Amino acid sequence: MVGEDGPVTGNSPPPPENVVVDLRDVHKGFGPKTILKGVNLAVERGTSAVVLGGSGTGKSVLTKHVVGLLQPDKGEVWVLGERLDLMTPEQRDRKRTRLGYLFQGGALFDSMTVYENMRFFLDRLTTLRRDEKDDLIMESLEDVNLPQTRDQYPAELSGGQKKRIGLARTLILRPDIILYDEPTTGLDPVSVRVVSELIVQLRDTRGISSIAITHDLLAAEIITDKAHFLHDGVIAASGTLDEVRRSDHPVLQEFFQGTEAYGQA
Ligand SMILES: Nc1ncnc2c1ncn2[C@@H]1O[C@H](COP(=O)(O)OP(=O)(O)OP(=O)(O)O)[C@@H](O)[C@H]1O
Repeated sequence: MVGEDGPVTGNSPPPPENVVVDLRDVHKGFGPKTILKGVNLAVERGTSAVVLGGSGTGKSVLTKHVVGLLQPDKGEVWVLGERLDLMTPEQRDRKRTRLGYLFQGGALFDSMTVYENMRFFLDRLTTLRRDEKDDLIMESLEDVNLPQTRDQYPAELSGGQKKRIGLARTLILRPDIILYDEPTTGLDPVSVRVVSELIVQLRDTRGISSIAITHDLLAAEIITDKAHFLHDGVIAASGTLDEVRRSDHPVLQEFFQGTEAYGQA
């Protein structure tokens, strides 16, 4: 059921008010390959969820459902009280303005300064006045503690700074939820810590809820309120990072033993 003006809820009962993302029995396949086989995952407002799992298990496929980049074959995708999977493309686009997605790599245009990169993004998505855009850009750069980089080019920034600028660009429209796909990949441990602590700071000061995919154990330890381990198309374990780590599921044991040996989650 798609309402013209009212919330898009279909016939199922909505999740409680404090649950901002609720995936219910989500299935997804590509051709003969089934990737998600009934994923259930809920995220509470103002918390950081982390999705763990082996390579190619479907972590990115899962998060792309939350931002409406993929549609489930079966199941329900509740985001901020509405069914994303039942929305028209226009309704979904409107909803997306409340969601931020920090892609792996968080690509910035090399030929543009930090300011121009952010302006480009705002020009495409909003019809704000120039001074309003400038204010938003400066506020977001301050949020990631990098206002001084405004006129620099990406080549002049460190890997960690580039990630933080990517994050500033995601923050600019004041999203309620941010999805992070490998936010610390390729960074040295000091930068991993800085970026991870920034994610926590945004949760605490702005109340931003998030879902992060990470292979990085240090990042997971800093970010995670609730961890979800994806295996064979379903969430095989959920809980605090320690609870998931202590699970006696053999695949989880293998996963964490491997990561402890290599310092990666
Ligand atoms: N649009 C698509 N069309 C066809 N197959 C896809 C598509 N998107 C993802 N897949 C397949 O789905 C599977 C899961 O991919 P996904 O990127 O979600 O894994 P992942 O768990 O995020 O892996 P990694 O940790 O290595 O990034 C892969 O086999 C991938 O090839």
